[in-house]
Amino acid sequence: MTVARTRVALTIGSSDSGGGAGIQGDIKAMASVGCYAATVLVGVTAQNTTGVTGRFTVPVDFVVAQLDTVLADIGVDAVKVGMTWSAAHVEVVAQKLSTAGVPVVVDPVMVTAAGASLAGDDIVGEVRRRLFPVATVMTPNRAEAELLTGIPGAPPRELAERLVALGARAAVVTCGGADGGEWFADGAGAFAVPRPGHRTGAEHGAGCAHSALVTALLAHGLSTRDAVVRATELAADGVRDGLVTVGRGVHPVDLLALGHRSPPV
Ligand SMILES: Nc1ncnc2c1ncn2[C@@H]1O[C@H](COP(=O)(O)OP(=O)(O)OP(=O)(O)O)[C@@H](O)[C@H]1O
Ligand SMILES: Cc1ncc(COP(=O)(O)O)c(N)n1
Repeated sequence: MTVARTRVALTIGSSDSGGGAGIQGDIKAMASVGCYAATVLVGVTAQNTTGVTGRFTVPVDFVVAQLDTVLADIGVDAVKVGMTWSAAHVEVVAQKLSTAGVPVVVDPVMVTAAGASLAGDDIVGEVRRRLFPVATVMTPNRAEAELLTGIPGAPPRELAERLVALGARAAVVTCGGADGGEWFADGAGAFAVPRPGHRTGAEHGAGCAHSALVTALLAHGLSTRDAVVRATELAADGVRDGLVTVGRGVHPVDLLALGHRSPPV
């Protein structure tokens, strides 16, 4: 009997103690589409659905140790880069990924769904210089795309096209909220990414889920365009099914149908 090869997605980012976003959200999103998730922690946040109260950064050497150790044994089919906090961390992660030979999804997390800042001041230039060239696709939200392009107030289509002009192979600018309005661009053109809008108040982790799903679908062999379109639909489903009894702020998305399962007893 032949055993099908398990696809492995690696997420490089930070822990969300609230469990809905960051590394914890990524693991659930990747698992929801049948991917094994390996994790490299760059930082730890003290966070819940109402905001971030503290953070701890993992020393750069230990980020490298985690990355080398995973790659030496497990290997990966695609990589996501999430919240990386400092320029020094961005530099070392980008350098390692430049030789990884697998798709790289960069979700340059700087602003949470609850509005908290998750980036050091020095990070924007470093993301532009180091991560754009290794990115198969960038997945910023609108605020992050404005920061990265330096064009505040520009429409999502222009932001996505500008990110590609700045060196990313492809970019999707997400817009959150019920109205949507996300745009994708790559070297071949641009299109609006369709999705339904939901007003459940369960968007915590939506951006993380979206980029983690893109990563997992690339690990399964989908094209970048197909992975983005499908991930957008699935992340929207996660908001629709969100866990509205969890937390008093922006509730977490749910990709595992936890809120719809019958109790085991
Ligand atoms: N109200 C909503 N209704 C339906 N889908 C949504 C909603 N909010 C978010 N989504 C889904 O989540 C995805 C990411 O949304 P959003 O722009 O809110 O991410 P973010 O958390 O701001 O991103 P980042 O991780 O880059 O900071 C969207 O592309 C969409 O698929
Ligand atoms: C550690 C960590 N990483 C990323 C996010 C972004 O969350 P969202 O997906 O809601 O934008 C977060 N809140 N915390």
